[in-house]
Amino acid sequence: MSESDLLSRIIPMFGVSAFAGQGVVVPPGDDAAVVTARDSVVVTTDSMVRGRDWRDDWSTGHDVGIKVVAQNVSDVAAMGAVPTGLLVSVAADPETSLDWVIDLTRGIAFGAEDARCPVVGGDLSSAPAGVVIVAVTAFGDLEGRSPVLRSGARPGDVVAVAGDLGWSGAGLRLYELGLVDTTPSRPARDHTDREKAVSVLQWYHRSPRPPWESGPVAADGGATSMIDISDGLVRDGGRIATASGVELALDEQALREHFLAGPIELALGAEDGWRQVLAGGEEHSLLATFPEGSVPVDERAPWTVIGRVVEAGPEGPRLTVGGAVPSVTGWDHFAG
Ligand SMILES: Nc1ncnc2c1ncn2[C@@H]1O[C@H](COP(=O)(O)OP(=O)(O)O)[C@@H](O)[C@H]1O
Ligand SMILES: Cc1ncc(C[n+]2csc(CCOP(=O)(O)OP(=O)(O)O)c2C)c(N)n1
Ligand SMILES: [Mg+2]
Repeated sequence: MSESDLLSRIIPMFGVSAFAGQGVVVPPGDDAAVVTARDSVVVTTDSMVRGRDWRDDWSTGHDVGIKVVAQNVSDVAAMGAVPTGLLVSVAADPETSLDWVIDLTRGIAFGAEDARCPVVGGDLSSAPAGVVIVAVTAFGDLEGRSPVLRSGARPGDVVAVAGDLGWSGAGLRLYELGLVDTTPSRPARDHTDREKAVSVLQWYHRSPRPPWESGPVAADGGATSMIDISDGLVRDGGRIATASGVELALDEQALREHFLAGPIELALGAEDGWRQVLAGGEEHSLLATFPEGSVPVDERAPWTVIGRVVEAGPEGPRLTVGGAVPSVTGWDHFAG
C-alpha cells in the first residue's frame, strides 16, 4: 500500500469535521493545518517507541494510541490548559501490518475524542526493521488562565494528587512477573478479588485515562505548582521541589491509605506495591500544590491531600516521605 493510500485510510478516521467551527480552519490533508488561537498557545510533545514504551505481546495498537494521547493531554492539563489540537507522526518498519496501523489510529481517534480535541495532522515515515515510533504533539489553550509552573510551590501550601498512584507501574510489574491480561474492556476497580485487581492494573498500564480535566480546575482553584506524574511520584514531585526551592514533605500514612490499600496491595503485596506508589511511571495523574484551604472540590476526580510544602532545610530542595528521602527514585530513560 502506498503512503497516499494509507493516508486516505487514516485521515477520515479522525473525523475532524466534527470539530469544524471549534478552531480548525484547514483540516488535515494540505501542507499544514490552520487552527485559530485566541491567546498564547501551550505546546508539548511526547513519543512512544516499540520495545521501550510498549511491547506488542502486551499492548495492542489501540492501547498505544490511547496512551500516547493521554501522555500528551496530561502534559497540557498540567499547565492548567485544555487540549485544542494534536499532531501525530508515525515512523514504522514497512513490514508493520496495516491492521496494526489502523488499530493505532482508532486508539488515537478514541483518545482524541475523549479529550474533545481534534487531530489536525501528522507525518508518516518508514523506519528500519523492527522500529516503530509514534510521536504526538499537543496544543492547548489556557482560556485566560496563567500557566501553572513547577516553580510556584511555597512553604505552607498543601500537596495534592488527582488520579491514582502506582497503577501503571503495578500493571507493568505484573506483566514483567509473567501475568498476561487481555481483558478487552475496562474492568471495574476491584478491592477484593486479586484476579480483577491484576486485570484493572494491567488495563491501566496499557491504556491510562488520567483525570486531565482536573488541570484547568486546579489552575482556577489557585494551584501554585503542578506536574503530570510520568516518571513516578518521587521523581516528578522532586522536580517541583527543585524548581520551587522547597521541600515536599509527603505523608506516608495518607499515601499508604489512599493509594497502596486496594488493587495494588492486593495484586502485588505491600512491599512491591509501595515501590510502585512511590516510583511507578506513566501514571499521568496530576500532582499540584495549593494554598491551605483552596484544594478544589471535584467529585469527578477528587484531589487527595498527600503532604505539605515546607522550607528547604540544609539539605536543600527535596522530597521526603514520612520525614525521610525514599530509597526509590523513579523512571529515567538513560539511567539504565
Ligand atoms: N530533545 C529535546 N529538545 C528540547 N527540549 C526538550 C527535549 N526533550 C525534552 N525537552 C524539554 O525538557 C522538559 C522536560 O521533558 P520531559 O522530561 O520529557 O517532560 P515531561 O515528563 O513533562 O514530558 C520539557 O520542557 C521538554 O519540552
Ligand atoms: C516495554 C516497556 N518497558 C518499560 C516501560 C516503562 N516506561 C517506559 S517510559 C516510562 C516513563 C515515562 O516515559 P517518558 O517518555 O519519559 O515520558 P515523559 O516523562 O517524557 O512524559 C516508563 C515507566 C514500558 N511502558 N514498556
Ligand atoms: Mg516528555
